[in-house]
Amino acid sequence: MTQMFSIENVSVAYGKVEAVRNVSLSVEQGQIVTVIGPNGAGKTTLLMAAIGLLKSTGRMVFQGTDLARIDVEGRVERGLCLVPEKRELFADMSVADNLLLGTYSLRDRSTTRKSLDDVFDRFPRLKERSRQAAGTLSGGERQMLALGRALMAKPKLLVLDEPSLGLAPLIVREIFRTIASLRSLGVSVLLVEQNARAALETADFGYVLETGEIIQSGPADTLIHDPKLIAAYLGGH
Ligand SMILES: Nc1ncnc2c1ncn2[C@@H]1O[C@H](COP(=O)(O)OP(=O)(O)OP(=O)(O)O)[C@@H](O)[C@H]1O
Repeated sequence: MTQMFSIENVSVAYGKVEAVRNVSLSVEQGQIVTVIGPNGAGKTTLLMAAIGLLKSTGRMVFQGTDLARIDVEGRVERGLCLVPEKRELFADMSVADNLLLGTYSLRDRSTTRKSLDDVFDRFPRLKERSRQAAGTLSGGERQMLALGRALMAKPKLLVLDEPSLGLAPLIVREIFRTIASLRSLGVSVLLVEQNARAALETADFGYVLETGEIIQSGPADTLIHDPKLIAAYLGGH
């Protein structure tokens, strides 16, 4: 397998408080990797460091390139993209215009129309609502729009922060099915989730983060049957 992204002994501190300590993980090409853990474990902090929004120590390598001197924009240009939070969409702009904004970082926009059609094929519901203002979409539709917008930039690794947050169970399933379908595009995914069950059902590999440290890792279908994790995170059944 080809390694897409690796985090090696990464620590992140807010002042004197170390929110992430010596974390190592890796994502192979086309793989969905999840980091699960309770509130305050450091999941968001780790993602922010990965995309370059927070300073960290340790090493991060993306497709063979050391990211130490590469800022957020440089990472996006190389294909390391964060899926924006649902609330970061432009509420007054149409669905189509929000999608088109996803290509702003691309140097070559000749394929924009094709990208828009691809996203509409993947999300027929967005196509039906292409002229509708993003602010009037349901929570699930907004999450799809956020995913669609990220796909417009032709990412190689998509980073997702709690895509299930605030969504009803049926919609959560739909969002995760969509995330799973990204494998067919060859896109790798780093997914941070509190909904451990949904995340492990979708992912290939998982890491458990507690108080800033990885305490366990393994294939997702092994973790999902681990009695300790079932008791702690998987609702006991
Ligand atoms: N800007 C900040 N300044 C100081 N401490 C912070 C800051 N942001 C986060 N923290 C602390 O760092 C720790 C990790 O926070 P983080 O948001 O990464 O956790 P999380 O696992 O994403 O939690 P949640 O699932 O609740 O979002 C927490 O103790 C939090 O209070």
